[in-house]
Amino acid sequence: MKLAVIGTGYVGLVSGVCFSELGNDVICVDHLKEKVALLNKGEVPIYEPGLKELIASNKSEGRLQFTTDLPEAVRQSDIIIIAVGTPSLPSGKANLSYIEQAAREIGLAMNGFKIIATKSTVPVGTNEHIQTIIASQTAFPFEVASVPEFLREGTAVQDTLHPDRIVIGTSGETARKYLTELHRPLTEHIMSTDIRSAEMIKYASNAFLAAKISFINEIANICEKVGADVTEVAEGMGYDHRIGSSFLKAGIGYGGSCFPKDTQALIQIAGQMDYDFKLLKSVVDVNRDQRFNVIRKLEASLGDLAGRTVAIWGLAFKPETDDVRDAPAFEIIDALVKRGANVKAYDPIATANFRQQFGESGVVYCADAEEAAIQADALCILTEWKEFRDIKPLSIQSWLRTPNLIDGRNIYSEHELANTQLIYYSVGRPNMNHGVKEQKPLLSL
Ligand SMILES: NC(=O)c1ccc[n+]([C@@H]2O[C@H](COP(=O)([O-])OP(=O)(O)OC[C@H]3O[C@@H](n4cnc5c(N)ncnc54)[C@H](O)[C@@H]3O)[C@@H](O)[C@H]2O)c1
Ligand SMILES: O=c1ccn([C@@H]2O[C@H](COP(=O)(O)OP(=O)(O)O[C@H]3O[C@H](CO)[C@@H](O)[C@H](O)[C@H]3O)[C@@H](O)[C@H]2O)c(=O)[nH]1
Repeated sequence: MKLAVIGTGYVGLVSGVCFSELGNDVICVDHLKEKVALLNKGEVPIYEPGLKELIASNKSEGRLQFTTDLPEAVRQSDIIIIAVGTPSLPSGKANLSYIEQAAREIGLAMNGFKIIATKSTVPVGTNEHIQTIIASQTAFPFEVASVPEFLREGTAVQDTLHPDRIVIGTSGETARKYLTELHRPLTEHIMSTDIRSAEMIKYASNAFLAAKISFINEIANICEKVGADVTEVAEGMGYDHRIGSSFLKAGIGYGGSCFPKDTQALIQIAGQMDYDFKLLKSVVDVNRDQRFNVIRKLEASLGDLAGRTVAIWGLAFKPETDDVRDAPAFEIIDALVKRGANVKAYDPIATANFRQQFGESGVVYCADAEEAAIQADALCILTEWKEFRDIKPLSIQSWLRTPNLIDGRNIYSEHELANTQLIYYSVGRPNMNHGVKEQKPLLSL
């Protein structure tokens, strides 16, 4: 099939490349000239495992092109996939200006029947809005569909080639037939539904996963008070198939370009219909507060943070990505700087992106994990990169000036800490003090 993909971000680029891998002719379009120039040179503007190799092989097979010329890409294609950003407005509502602009440009470029499928995450009703915009620009026939994307950053290629399901929401029979055929090689779980339900499936899925994370984080906070271990609790819960074991990792709260924005957008969507989504509002509140537990633990350990040196390992919102959108590191480092601490930060991949947004004020960016930790009064682990897991706690102890370790991602086990002198705080697990697990006094019942 001949496809145009509008937007070469995490979703558009990965989807476009994977569709070309399946044998389709794909033209990826972006309005950012520098991005397209980079891609045409064989470079990849984002870090995503496996992507660079797939781009190179599909380009050399002649199935994959990059351009800024949206009209020409539309004219040459039968299916147009919209994958532009839908970031949050200050109100929390989704900013649909990129979607609307893309729809207008598609409408103007039409030269025959087209299928227009939206992979961007958009509020319920948006695809009908897209239909109206395109119809206002062209007399050529077309059908629209909502095909929400469920890939995760860091495993985007793998997720796209092996999705749990594909959801196709449309009222157009031709769109349903061709989009089913396009996705058929990826999975047998192709769900066909109406447009509004497809749009809602995406928000409901992200909101549910966010709720699981906030739930386990609250359980972790209670575990800390009663002397239980949240990793044991999550394992015990996860064996129940009705609950499942995924998304029960307690930590410093969710970040990234999706959960924070999509939970806010769903609250707004509900609110516009006079529905107060109380549960989701609490999920968001719990998440916002969870990251400050790192600061509370630092203060419990060091007292006043003014003049103290705090090392930070991990700036990306999760491992295996250079994306720092809504990363908990922003608020944590900002709170440290405001308290007068000197911050030394390191991330294996995301430092440049973080530095560009946060700036230099109060933060020294380090070239490796050791440089950040050396002579610091405490180390905080904010992202569970494998590189950090591979570092022995005894090395950390030898680098720090005072042996305070705040592990925001529970990467070390009690066993690994047993022979150290570290004062170790994690999330929802007993603190360790010089290799000894802190015991809670008998609970009064
Ligand atoms: N990032 C993810 O993991 C993920 C996963 C699933 C769904 N989504 C959703 O997919 C959408 C895209 O997300 P992303 O992370 O890929 O965004 P992104 O910001 O990384 O990329 C969007 C790209 O679209 C380009 N663009 C915007 N308007 C354009 C236009 N009119 N013509 C051509 N190019 C245009 C931008 O220049 C940018 O390169 C969002 O709605 C997001 O919520 C994202
Ligand atoms: O048990 C867990 C799982 C995740 N997280 C955090 O949750 C955030 C999001 O993680 P993840 O879902 O792995 O990454 P994303 O790339 O943001 O992917 C989510 O958002 C995408 C955009 O909508 C969806 O397509 C995906 O299905 C959905 O998982 C990160 O900060 C993680 O640290 C936890 O704290 N505990």
